[in-house]
Amino acid sequence: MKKKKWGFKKVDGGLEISNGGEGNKKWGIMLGLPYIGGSVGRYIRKRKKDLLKASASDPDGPLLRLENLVKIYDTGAIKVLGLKKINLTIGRGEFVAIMGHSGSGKSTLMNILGCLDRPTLGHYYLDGHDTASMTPDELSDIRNRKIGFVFQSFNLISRTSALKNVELPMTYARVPKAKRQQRAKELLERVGLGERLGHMPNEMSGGQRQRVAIARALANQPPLILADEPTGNLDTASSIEIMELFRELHQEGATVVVVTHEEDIAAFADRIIRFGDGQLLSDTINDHHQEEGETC
Ligand SMILES: Nc1ncnc2c1ncn2[C@@H]1O[C@H](COP(=O)(O)OP(=O)(O)OP(=O)(O)O)[C@@H](O)[C@H]1O
Repeated sequence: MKKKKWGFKKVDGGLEISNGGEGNKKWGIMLGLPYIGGSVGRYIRKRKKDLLKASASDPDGPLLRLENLVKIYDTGAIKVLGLKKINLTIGRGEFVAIMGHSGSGKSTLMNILGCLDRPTLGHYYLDGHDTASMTPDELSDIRNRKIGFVFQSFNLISRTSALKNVELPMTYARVPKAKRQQRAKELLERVGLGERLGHMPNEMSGGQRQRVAIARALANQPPLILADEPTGNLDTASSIEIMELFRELHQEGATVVVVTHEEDIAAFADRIIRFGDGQLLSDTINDHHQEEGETC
């Protein structure tokens, strides 16, 4: 009969005590908890995810914090500096426009703020979580929970009603059917589309489609709304309506960050941050009252 071998093995995040591997069973202590099961890796990944979810974000801390953030694109032959040592803090409830000419680093910044990419050097803290050390799975998890995206091209699902489009993120988040239908309806009413719940994207104007996209971005109540050229495909009247909607959402407490190259669009925000050649050039408070020519 084969003799059982007992042993200790260091594993990521803890110690595994093996009884010699009868079947797939192993037991041990990991991350401070007793563990029995087959897949150590799966357990640790799940535990890390739970810890990430449970780790309290500091409600008094900033929502976004970039610390000495550098992004380098390594194209093999040459290295391109996309962002150069950016330090930036955006608080909860702010309405911020990010501006810059072509090639200034706006998309690079958006990709990092949206957890689609990680900094090469430095840190990006989203709601207190350092994204620099996250795995792609962890990035996607934090992205789904913390960010609602609004894109220039709306990105709605065609041949799917406005209601179903808004329900979709809640379906992924496993919100029960009745609850997600009710919330999608309320959100569409909130953006002024209560009469168009059953309309398909191709039965709506550009401005209405963008309203659906904004309702969808709000579906899982993310702390951050990130909008990338949200008025880029809209006429002037619809652009104004959309920016006014963002302003209302901000007044209701949402944190809204809009990337744009249009001064008129940026003027809706309370704070305007300008980029040039991968660097932060200016960061100014937008005094709406002064612009409107009001006097005390
Ligand atoms: N994948 C990449 N590989 C190499 N260099 C890149 C890559 N993406 C961006 N860059 C470079 O990084 C710098 C910043 O580009 P980025 O796309 O962030 O600018 P942008 O302000 O968004 O421009 P646009 O308004 O034209 O979209 C530019 O010099 C660009 O050439």
